[in-house]
Amino acid sequence: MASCPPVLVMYNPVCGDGTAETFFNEHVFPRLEEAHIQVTQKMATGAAGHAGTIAFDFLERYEGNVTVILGSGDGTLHEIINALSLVALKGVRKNVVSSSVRVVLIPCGTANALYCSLFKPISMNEGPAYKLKSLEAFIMGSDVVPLTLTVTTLSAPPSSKQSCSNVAVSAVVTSTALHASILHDSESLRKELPGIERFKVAARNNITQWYSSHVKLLPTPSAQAVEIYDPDQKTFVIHKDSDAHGIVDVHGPFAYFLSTVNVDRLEPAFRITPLASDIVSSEVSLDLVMVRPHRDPTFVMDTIEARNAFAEKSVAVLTAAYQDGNHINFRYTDDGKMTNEGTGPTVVEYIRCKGWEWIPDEADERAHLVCSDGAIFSIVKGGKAACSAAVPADGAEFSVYV
Ligand SMILES: Nc1ncnc2c1ncn2[C@@H]1O[C@H](COP(=O)(O)OP(=O)(O)OP(=O)(O)O)[C@@H](O)[C@H]1O
Repeated sequence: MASCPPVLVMYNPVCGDGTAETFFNEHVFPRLEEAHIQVTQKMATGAAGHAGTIAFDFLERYEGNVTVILGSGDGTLHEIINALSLVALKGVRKNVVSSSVRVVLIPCGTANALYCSLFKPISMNEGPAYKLKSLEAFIMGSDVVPLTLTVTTLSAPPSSKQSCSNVAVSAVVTSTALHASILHDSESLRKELPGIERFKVAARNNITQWYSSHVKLLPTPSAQAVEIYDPDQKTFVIHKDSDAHGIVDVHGPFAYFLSTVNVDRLEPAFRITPLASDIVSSEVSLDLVMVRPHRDPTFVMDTIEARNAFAEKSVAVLTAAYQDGNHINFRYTDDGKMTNEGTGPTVVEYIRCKGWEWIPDEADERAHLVCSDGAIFSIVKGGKAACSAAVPADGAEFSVYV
């Protein structure tokens, strides 16, 4: 008789509003028992970073495709993916090139971006059945969807003595500018505001900030192009500033700079990259949303007044993202107002490409922050961050039951 594939159950007891354990005891374990699913190991994470160690140890002990039933938000999944992607496994997997990890997601975190994108919520107050959709898919033997990952390398300047670079793998979001600042600041608000409200408070505190950087957008291999969304044609077109290699140079300052893979939203209703699900990409790519205040026809000079005035436009962009992703249709009128009509410059530049390089201005400290699925990194002075979308060719492969 064939042995059962290994199943690891893991939940983060402190994620979201801290109810993962209760949810597992009341809903997940009873359902697994009812379905006669044998659990190989169950663990609660004990600290930040523990999820990666648990998954790593489990893979080194059990052969074959592994299923991880994970009760968490996006951050804990990020830890697992990073722990398995960036280190060579030993034990039973010593000479194994590729290990497949199939994840059953139980959304217990604050934002649950990946889950909400895979299982679109109908109302804001979905009941327990909504949270059990991936588990039901696993029990029914449904399909899995492979995850596209982005690999971001944070490197020091070539002249630096620091030779080692930092690498972060993201399954949801890689960002700089306002979003990275929000995630950086919101962590300290977690105790006080356990829900998504803390992101809004952190957003208000950072909304007037601009970020100085030079960006290179990198073309997808098959189209050999960086694409930009054209709201007139309602499709992606080749970026007009592409050079002979398909690379596009973009200069700041930036108010917003955020890329996603696998998701069209970062919270149940915050559809920041709506085209990820409306116009599905046929190749490995990421969706990138940028807001550059200089595109505003009324922009004259970078002053405190100009930044305060532009903050209202940034708020309008973020608010429209909550209105089914309508921010991507905004254009400027000649007098700098925002409208859904006309032929003025788009407020948001919505890009589809293979990756990007972010080279922050040395003098702009906040422009050095990078967010990878909620984890915050800092680029060293004179360095840069290079982010590229990939489906892992070797090493771990991740997929989710849907
Ligand atoms: N026992 C623990 N004690 C303290 N921190 C923990 C523990 N277990 C995991 N963590 C940390 O909790 C953090 C938050 O988890 P996670 O990101 O999954 O939830 P969230 O932030 O509430 O949701 P989301 O990422 O969807 O917004 C993770 O970064 C992880 O390092």
